Amino acid sequence: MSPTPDSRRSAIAEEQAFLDTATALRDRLLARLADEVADAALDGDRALHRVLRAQHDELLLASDRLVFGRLDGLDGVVWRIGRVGVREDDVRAEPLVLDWRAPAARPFYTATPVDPQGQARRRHIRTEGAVVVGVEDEPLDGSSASDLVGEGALLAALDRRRTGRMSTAVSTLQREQDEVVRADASGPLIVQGGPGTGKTVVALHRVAYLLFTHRQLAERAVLVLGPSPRFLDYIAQVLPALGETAVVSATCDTLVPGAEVTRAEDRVVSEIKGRAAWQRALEERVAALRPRPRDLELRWEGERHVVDRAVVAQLLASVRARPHHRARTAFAEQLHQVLAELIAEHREAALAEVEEGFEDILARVDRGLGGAAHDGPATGSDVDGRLSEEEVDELRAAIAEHPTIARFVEHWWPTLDAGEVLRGFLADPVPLGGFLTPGEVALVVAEPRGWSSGDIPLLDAVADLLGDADPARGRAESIADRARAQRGWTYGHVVVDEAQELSEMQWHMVLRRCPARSITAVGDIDQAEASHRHTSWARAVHATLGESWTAAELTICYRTPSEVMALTAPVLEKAGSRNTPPRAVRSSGVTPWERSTTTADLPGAAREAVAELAGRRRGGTVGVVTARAHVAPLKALLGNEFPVLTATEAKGLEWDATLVVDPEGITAEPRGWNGLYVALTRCTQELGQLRIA
Ligand SMILES: Nc1ncnc2c1ncn2[C@@H]1O[C@H](COP(=O)(O)OP(=O)(O)OP(=O)(O)O)[C@@H](O)[C@H]1O
Repeated sequence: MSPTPDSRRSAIAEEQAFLDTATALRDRLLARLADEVADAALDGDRALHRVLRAQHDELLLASDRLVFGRLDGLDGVVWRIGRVGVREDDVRAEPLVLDWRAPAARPFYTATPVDPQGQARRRHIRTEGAVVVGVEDEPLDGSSASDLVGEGALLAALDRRRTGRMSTAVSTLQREQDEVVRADASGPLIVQGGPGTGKTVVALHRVAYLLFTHRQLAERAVLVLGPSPRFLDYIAQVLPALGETAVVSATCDTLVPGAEVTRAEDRVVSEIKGRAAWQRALEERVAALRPRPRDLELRWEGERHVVDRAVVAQLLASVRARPHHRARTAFAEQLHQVLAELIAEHREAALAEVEEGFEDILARVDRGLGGAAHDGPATGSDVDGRLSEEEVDELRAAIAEHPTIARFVEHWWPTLDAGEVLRGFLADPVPLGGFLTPGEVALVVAEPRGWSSGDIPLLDAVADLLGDADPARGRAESIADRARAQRGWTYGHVVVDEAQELSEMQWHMVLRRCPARSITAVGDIDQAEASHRHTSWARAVHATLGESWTAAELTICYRTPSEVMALTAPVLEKAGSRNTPPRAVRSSGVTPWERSTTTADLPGAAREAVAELAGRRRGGTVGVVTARAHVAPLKALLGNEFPVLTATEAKGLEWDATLVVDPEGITAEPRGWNGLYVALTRCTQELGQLRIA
């Protein structure tokens, strides 16, 4: 039974009254926090200042959707749900507004008539700023037939014009999405979902959920890996809008501070460089760069001391498991001790000799005195030549600080540069031949200077095997800045978007950053365009994760309208997939269209088609996706107003309308059918295709 206008009006009035109360409390809390932030700054208490500032900023951001939902329990208990929790000063008091991530808020996303989870009704509250503009009630007693949560609110959100930036979906997350958002984070979770199923939405809301639920994660920060800078820009405002700042976003290309991709790379070479076999080969290479045991001859105060080869071998073995530079530091520390003991031994021996000589003299003096007893203060036999433990320790400290000894160690076990080590390896056919065919070796060796995308994971592997020679001490203000600056930083959690594109060596790079393997990877194996040939997740991660990961799936497409999704099944089949495209949740009422043109007429036809789309989507966004060869000319033609991208570059992005230019040209590219699948599924309203006859 639909609500009467009167009941709707009174529901809106009720929610408005509540929102006013919540807003007033929020404003009071904000004012108080602002004072406390200022006091903490005056007191110079940086830790407290940081905590209070974060609380203040989170509350400040929550002006939008301060309250967006309501749960009415069967027991009469009512909860309002919002972007952040809002409660009176007394922390023991029940919150006025529940944070969407709190366990008690979960039924808002997951309760169904079959499993009402103790709830009688769910209400979606639509607001514009501080004004309630609508409510939508879902009884959980079985009288509602929709399998969507808050269908009206969801469809309204999906129909909104796209701004070119992703927005949050806290108020309309769907059941299968919520399950992924709140899934256990103790091991790798791989989420498969077709285009527009909300993988990115889920991944980002999961970050916010995990940071809220496991507060200690903020101390290690969360890494979000995306496919391109453009994509990172597209999602940039979601996490700050959810109040999260302990997050570093990057692409695999930008993960190694100081290393920059300066050249493109052939697909064949990129596939070769992505293979897991490099890891072992690089380990062997770096291990071979360790010094070999030999007698070490050192000088201390003009004396020569030799540390025996067998002792050196023992010391080397004891540090074997550590990265190259850290092993050297540990070796040097032990060497200082061994040397101190050696010097002490030499001194004892020398003193013993002096003592003997002294006794000899005394004996002669005694004889000269006619045998009179010598009872002077110190005879030679009273002098103890042994150095005390403290003296040996002082000696060791002096050795450790002495530049000559440091120079000796540096000379024998030099500091290595990861780039130089890798360059040497890539130019050396002998070790490469151990795991590549002669043809592959020739291709790798012939590569020009400069780093390509495929080199970055190799560089990262070498840098990791070497370890930091001089680990950077964090001086940066925020955890995220510190994490960003340190290659070897280990994150509390890593999220990988478009994970199907990762090579095995890139997966290694991810694992290195989260040895605890708290990883969420979202992607669509059917959109994979990378040069590796994985067609299933099991194969894609076999070499790196083995069998130890959990799978989840998203099955409903929220972006692309049903009219467009209907075109994609044959494309997917041609791409070699056995999957069916996801089910579209909505229709736009616009039939996709296509036109033909000639190469000569392409500029005019493209300009005209884009203008038409822009005209129909007034105020909305239009994107052009095309084969690589057309990108530069179309960019020159269309200027900055409309993005012109290859299918690879368009991954993860969306517009109200998409013009796909030369779909056949896209399919002719490597993995082209996958590329066309990506291109066709970027629009939220209208799709046009321009074929070249
Ligand atoms: N629960 C939701 N509420 C509101 N909007 C949603 C929801 N889920 C997804 N969307 C919207 O649907 C669109 C597609 O979502 P998203 O980009 O996360 O999908 P995706 O699976 O990552 O797609 P692709 O694989 O094509 O990159 C976005 O506009 C997103 O905001």
